[in-house]
Amino acid sequence: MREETEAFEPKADVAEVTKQDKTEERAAPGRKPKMLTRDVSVFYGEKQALKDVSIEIYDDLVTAFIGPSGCGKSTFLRCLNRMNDTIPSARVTGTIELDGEDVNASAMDVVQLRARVGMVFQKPNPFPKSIFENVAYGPRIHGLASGKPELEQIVEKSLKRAGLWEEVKDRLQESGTALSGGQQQRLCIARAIAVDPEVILMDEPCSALDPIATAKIEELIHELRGRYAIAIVTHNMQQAARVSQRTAFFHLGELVEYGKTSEIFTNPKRQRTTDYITGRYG
Ligand SMILES: Nc1ncnc2c1ncn2[C@@H]1O[C@H](COP(=O)(O)OP(=O)(O)OP(=O)(O)O)[C@@H](O)[C@H]1O
Repeated sequence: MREETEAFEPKADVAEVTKQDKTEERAAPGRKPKMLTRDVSVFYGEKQALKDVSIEIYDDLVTAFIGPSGCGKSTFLRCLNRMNDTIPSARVTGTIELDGEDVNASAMDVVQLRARVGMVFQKPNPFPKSIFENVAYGPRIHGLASGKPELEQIVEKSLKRAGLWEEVKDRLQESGTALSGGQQQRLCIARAIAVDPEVILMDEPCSALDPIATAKIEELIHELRGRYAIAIVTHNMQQAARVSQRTAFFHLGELVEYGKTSEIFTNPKRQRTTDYITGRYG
């Protein structure tokens, strides 16, 4: 049954979300999702952390996952490229598809999957290697470059796309860990881009960054949209409103509501969504 919603004052900027409506028209109705999940549940040992989540993620669109702490956003994000495989107690059920392929099939090459569905974490985690090596590592192990000149081109292109090239082009041999937090996060985005992904997953990519570095990452997300399907977990509703065209609201392991960001923030259909976006909890 549809829940009634009360009048509310959304915390996010309505002008921002209605602006998003115009950019969202590129997603033609009826086309195939890049990724889809059906009835995905996740258990950590006996404890169920996610319940029957069904969702679609499209090319050209940024999908934001929002909800209070512990509701399962990161758990769900990690299902999309099988990062939960690395947690021994985690068990995933249901269907997850990438371009119609079963992500959890035993024939799926997980290393290949994680190149196609790249991930950027909350805390920037560059390798303790040079800036160049951080970006070159993936293309090298995936055999994407036939020689050094091609590898150099990939590194340059990836750093340019990540908006970092101008800041680092003269010091590519310096350590990636010597960069500022915001630069390190853009380096991690360049590293994901370098292996030519189709989907980029971002788990609270700005939560360790200051407002200026955050604004740069948000700008970058705008620029990357159109090349990659992007899914982002964020605690910040203003950020979800600014960067996404689709929003999924999770609560207590359930996907409560999923739809256009503009509708979720201005006309939510479920009371629980209303309560969250008006700041009544979370
Ligand atoms: N490795 C793990 N082992 C056991 N339980 C876990 C593990 N990771 C997450 N959980 C539990 O699963 C539930 C969902 O956690 P998850 O981190 O996905 O939520 P979240 O919405 O991303 O939270 P936050 O916003 O605080 O990061 C929580 O109850 C959490 O304690």
